[in-house]
Amino acid sequence: MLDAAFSDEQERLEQTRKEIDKQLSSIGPRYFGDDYTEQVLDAIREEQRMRLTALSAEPYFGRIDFQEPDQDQPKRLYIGKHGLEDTETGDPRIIDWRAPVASLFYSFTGGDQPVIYDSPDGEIEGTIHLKRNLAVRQGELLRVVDSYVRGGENLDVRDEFLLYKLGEKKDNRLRDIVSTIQAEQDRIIRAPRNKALIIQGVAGSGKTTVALHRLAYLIYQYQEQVRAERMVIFAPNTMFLDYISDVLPELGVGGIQQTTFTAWALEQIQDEIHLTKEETQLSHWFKPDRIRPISNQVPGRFKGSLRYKRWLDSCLKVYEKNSTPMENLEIWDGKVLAASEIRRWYDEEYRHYPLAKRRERVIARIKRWMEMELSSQTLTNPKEKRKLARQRFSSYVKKWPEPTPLSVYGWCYGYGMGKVRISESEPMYQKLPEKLVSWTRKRLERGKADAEDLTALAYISLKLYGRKGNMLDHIVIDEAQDVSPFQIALLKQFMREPSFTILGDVAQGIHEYKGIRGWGEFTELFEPEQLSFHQLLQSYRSTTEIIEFANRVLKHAGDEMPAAVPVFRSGEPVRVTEYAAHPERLEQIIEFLEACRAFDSIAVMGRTLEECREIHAELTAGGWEPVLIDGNETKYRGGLSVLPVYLSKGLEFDAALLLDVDEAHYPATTQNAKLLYVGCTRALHKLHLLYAGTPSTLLQ
Ligand SMILES: Nc1ncnc2c1ncn2[C@@H]1O[C@H](COP(=O)(O)OP(=O)(O)OP(=O)(O)O)[C@@H](O)[C@H]1O
Repeated sequence: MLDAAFSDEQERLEQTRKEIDKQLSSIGPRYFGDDYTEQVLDAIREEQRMRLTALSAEPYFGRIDFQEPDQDQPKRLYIGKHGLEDTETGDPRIIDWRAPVASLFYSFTGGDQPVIYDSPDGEIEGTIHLKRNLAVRQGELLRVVDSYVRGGENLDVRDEFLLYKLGEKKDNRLRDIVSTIQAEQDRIIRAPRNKALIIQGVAGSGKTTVALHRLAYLIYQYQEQVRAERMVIFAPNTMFLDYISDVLPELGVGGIQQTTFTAWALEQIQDEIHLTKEETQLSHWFKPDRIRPISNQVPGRFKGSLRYKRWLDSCLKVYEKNSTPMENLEIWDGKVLAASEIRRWYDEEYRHYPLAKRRERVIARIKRWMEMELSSQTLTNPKEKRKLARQRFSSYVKKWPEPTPLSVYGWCYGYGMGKVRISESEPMYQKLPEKLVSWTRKRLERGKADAEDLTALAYISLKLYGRKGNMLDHIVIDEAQDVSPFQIALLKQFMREPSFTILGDVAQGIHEYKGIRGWGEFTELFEPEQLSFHQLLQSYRSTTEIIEFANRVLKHAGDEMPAAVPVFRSGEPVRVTEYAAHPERLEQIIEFLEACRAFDSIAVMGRTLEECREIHAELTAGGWEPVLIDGNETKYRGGLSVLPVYLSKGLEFDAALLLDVDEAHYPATTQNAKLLYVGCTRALHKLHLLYAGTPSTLLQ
């Protein structure tokens, strides 16, 4: 039966590829001349050529046979990465995976009941007769797996194709998952645009992947409302951006901005900022002997809070009230422009401008007034008056210095710019924790700012100069558990209506000194009807053994942590091995690496960067070719990586070895439980842990 299906599909594949060839050959030759219009047309043709060539290698991955009530037989619908119409009949030969009807392929999980999908013309009801997965590589049909046949026995083969895909080795990049998107993931991908979607997803549940597919979907579905160049993906670091950079091009999407919050904020802030090195901050927060719980008063938590934003808003109000000079401008004796008039221009006529622009406009107007007075026909001693007027004007302007983000921020902390206070007895900064004030003042005095000041500085910049760049149509925030409410409040100001995909995992909240503790911290930012919360519990990355092991570690971070549910994919048991002394540790590492020869990506993870540097040197001396990941790289190279466990978040490896999992390196704190959980959940197929002395209680 399946052989018949296979040859039937083979025949269909040949026909489809012939159609693709026909369309390819009708595209016409390339144009290399100077005519601009021809060049644009050539670029469109070239894009078409590339799309059809890719389609020829892998035209589709799925088929559903769907019958609407008024049809006498089901229609075969082939689902692929791009749509294709038959040139002669105009009928769809391949349906784009993002098209409404294609949602049936992902949402249908069996049963004879009628199914419904949302089309632009309303709901369409019908029945599914067949759901089939097809693996085509380089134009060759490799596998045909039916996951549903109407009236058939339908043993549970639903996951067979998924398991086949998950069992594959990974190269060094995140890949698209169009052929195996799961129903719960599909619901997120196709969720309406004008919402703030918060996605709590366990490690390996496909959050990053799903967010990227969602962008491709939004571009397809809302062609009139969204533009790729007005969409932004925020990810934790540049190397991670490189790691995910193939997915969107694979889905045929280009032009979406991909950045880190730091890079974006620095671009927004119209001032020169000397930022503290991130490495210094990381080694401070990830010291193994740090066991004190992190309070809400630490700079990252406090300066990321909405309370801090409110404080800044009140400072900016005071700044606005006090920024114009209190005195009249008298350009020569008796010729006065009253302070109240200047203030009226500032408060009323130019109110709609941001603060620095408002100042610019008012000063320009004062100048115009002065020039007008100077050009009066009845002016006596004009030369003398011109000189005097210009002198007085310039000393007036000096009393109203141009604000910059840093100077205004420093002013909020009580110095510079005339030291204006809310009242003499209460400088504005007294509303803040004392330690935070003295720390920040020290930094600002030296002309430096910390990463946690970037949001405030970008916010002040926005209030001074307005937005830099276009309004945004959609924002994706990956690893959002490490993002602060204030950051999101700032980003919201770049949108007409909230359209966010905010994804993360509180169980992986290892940057607790700056991130959130629960998603509730974001809910205040949105109206209830703007919010939509989703949870992904199934983990697709690791084997059942690895996930069960990691879940046991996670228990130490508290019972409320969402644990992962494995897709049933069994592998080898997780190994925890003791070693006696340092030379023996290297032997164990090498033994592990020898056993991983068949894998493409392997991670050796230490607890601190210093230790990783040592291991990296030892392995290099031994003839291995490890890559040290220290947080400064812009490219992810794959192969054998040596990295501190805190830099592994978001990445994945065929095999992972965690070093020094002892009580000294991982004392039993919730923070370490999360850290170890992150490390363990990076492995797809193989996970080993090494320790000397007393194993960490977190392994119990
Ligand atoms: N439906 C799916 N079909 C096939 N593979 C999938 C599917 N969903 C996720 N994966 C795979 O699972 C792995 C994890 O995906 P991804 O990195 O997007 O997860 P994540 O939730 O962002 O993980 P983490 O929070 O641990 O960084 C990837 O290799 C991805 O290709």
